[in-house]
Amino acid sequence: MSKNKSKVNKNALSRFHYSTDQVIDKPFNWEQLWRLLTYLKPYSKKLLPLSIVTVLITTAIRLIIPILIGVYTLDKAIRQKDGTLLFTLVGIIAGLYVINYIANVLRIRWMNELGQGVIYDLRKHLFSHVQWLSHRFFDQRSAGSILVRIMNDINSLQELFTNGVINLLMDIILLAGIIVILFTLSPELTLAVMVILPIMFFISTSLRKNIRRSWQDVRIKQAKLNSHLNESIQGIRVTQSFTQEQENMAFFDGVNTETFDSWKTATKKNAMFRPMVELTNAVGTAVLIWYGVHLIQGGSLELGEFVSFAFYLGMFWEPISRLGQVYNQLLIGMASSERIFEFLDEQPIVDEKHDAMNLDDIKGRIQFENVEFSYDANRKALKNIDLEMKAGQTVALVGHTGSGKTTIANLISRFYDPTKGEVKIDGINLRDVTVSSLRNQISIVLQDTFIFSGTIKDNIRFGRPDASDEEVRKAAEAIGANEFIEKLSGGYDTEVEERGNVLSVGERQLLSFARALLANPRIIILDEATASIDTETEVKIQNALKKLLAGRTAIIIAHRLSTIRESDNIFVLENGKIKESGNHDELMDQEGDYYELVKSQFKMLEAM
Ligand SMILES: Nc1ncnc2c1ncn2[C@@H]1O[C@H](COP(=O)(O)OP(=O)(O)OP(=O)(O)O)[C@@H](O)[C@H]1O
Repeated sequence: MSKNKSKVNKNALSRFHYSTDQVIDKPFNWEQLWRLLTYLKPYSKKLLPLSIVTVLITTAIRLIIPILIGVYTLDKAIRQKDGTLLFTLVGIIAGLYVINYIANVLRIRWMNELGQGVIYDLRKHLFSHVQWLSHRFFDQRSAGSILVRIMNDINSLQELFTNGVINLLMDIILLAGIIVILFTLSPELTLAVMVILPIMFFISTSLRKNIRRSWQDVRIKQAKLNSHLNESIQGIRVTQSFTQEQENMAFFDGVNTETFDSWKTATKKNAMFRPMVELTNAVGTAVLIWYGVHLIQGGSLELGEFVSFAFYLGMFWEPISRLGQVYNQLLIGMASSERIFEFLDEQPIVDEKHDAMNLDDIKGRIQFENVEFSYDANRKALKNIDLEMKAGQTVALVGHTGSGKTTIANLISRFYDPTKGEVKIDGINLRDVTVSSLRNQISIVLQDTFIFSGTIKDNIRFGRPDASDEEVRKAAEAIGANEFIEKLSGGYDTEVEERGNVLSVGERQLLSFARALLANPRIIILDEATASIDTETEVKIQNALKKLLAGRTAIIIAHRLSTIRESDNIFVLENGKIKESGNHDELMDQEGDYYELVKSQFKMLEAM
């Protein structure tokens, strides 16, 4: 460990705002536990009963063996010098140990299968649910915080389902069995050794709680470290370009030190646990020997009974300790499941009507009728929008940053529903159609093309996974992307990493056009790239664009004058309102907002 950990400037951490949503110790919630246990249902026919049966077998054997050794072997067979009984007892004990061994192997295997199965189902359920949630859900959370719930929170339930639930049954039976047997063997000795109960109680409540909290703190710090690591690696290019590596290292060191310190505290407390348990056992054993011998001498206890008693007393701590552990797991599980259920209870805000119809074979006419929209209660992103985009037209949306261009595109794809008014395609209100049939008609090409891990080929057929290799190649050829693809070492089979960092901006654009063309939508929404690219690629992209847009309704959030000029219609937006509309020449003649915008924003008037 580095020696300068303590020297790290705590202020270095101030930039890094990690919003922890991990809560230490949630009150026990039966309803939530019940909901969690419903995930055991698919296993209620086979794995669950099988696990329970093996648990019962192993528990019963563990309870029987000390009696067989003490009371029967010592007090009966040996004292009465009964060789046959001794032989039979040894055989029975050996047989029971073999059965116990087999049952234990099966118990561990089945319980693990059960636990892993539940975790698999839960993670699948959560991921598939989150996938369908609306944009608003993702607007409000970082990818990291969603990741933490799908991975960490579900992982923390793993122990509970793998061991906790079934061990609970085993420990309750074991504890009850031990207490009953101890009292049967010698009520006086049982009462005497119970002096250790208050110490046991202290260890399994206060000390455990303290230790649990320390480990929860470690987990929170680790989540913070993960989150920082994620941000650091994602933003490494920016960090390097601003030469902020030292600062970043200081952040990292700070978070790392916090994690290390919390871990040190937790292990220190943890280290107290075992010795405390051993001390309790020592006290128990001392009482047992002192009082047990006294009882034997008085003739009220047999030696064999005493030996059995000692066995059971040795076993007594185990279920208590494990019950404490299960309780811990339950509390940790409560906090995690609350966060998991919060996501599962989240409903898509774009709701489908039960009688929603499919939008098939559309022409592509888009209308906004008196549309108003707010992302949040405070501000309106769109106000009284009335517009029409004719089928097959190319429409440019222009306006200053934040004027509402992307919002219009978001409403056409129904990522959000308007707060007021209606958005229609071919005269049909989008609220009346199924979301999937609508989105099947639309392709969206964003500025920042997302390239998924996989091959170039897979990326092109992302919207139409059933497309053949030939169709993929034709789409790429039509767009003019085949030239650069064929130059890649593996051609169409080249593996591209997530986000396609190995491809240039222009190449990524061409790839996204090919992807959109292959999907063959009636409507294209395009957020034109603002990044400047070389003239040759620019020409290629403009040609590709013509191919892509031909015969479709296209809505372009336009950043290039060349695109705007070629559009059939232009809507000029300002503060969520349409200020002007018409084609380029008409709008230039008006010498209004568009004229000013072109003059100021595009600074290319002289090129016209
Ligand atoms: N997810 C969101 N949650 C809350 N407010 C948002 C969200 N997205 C956009 N806004 C706000 O809505 C307004 C319109 O944003 P919009 O993205 O439509 O603008 P834009 O014209 O596309 O801008 P740009 O050209 O910079 O992309 C802005 O004030 C923006 O801050």
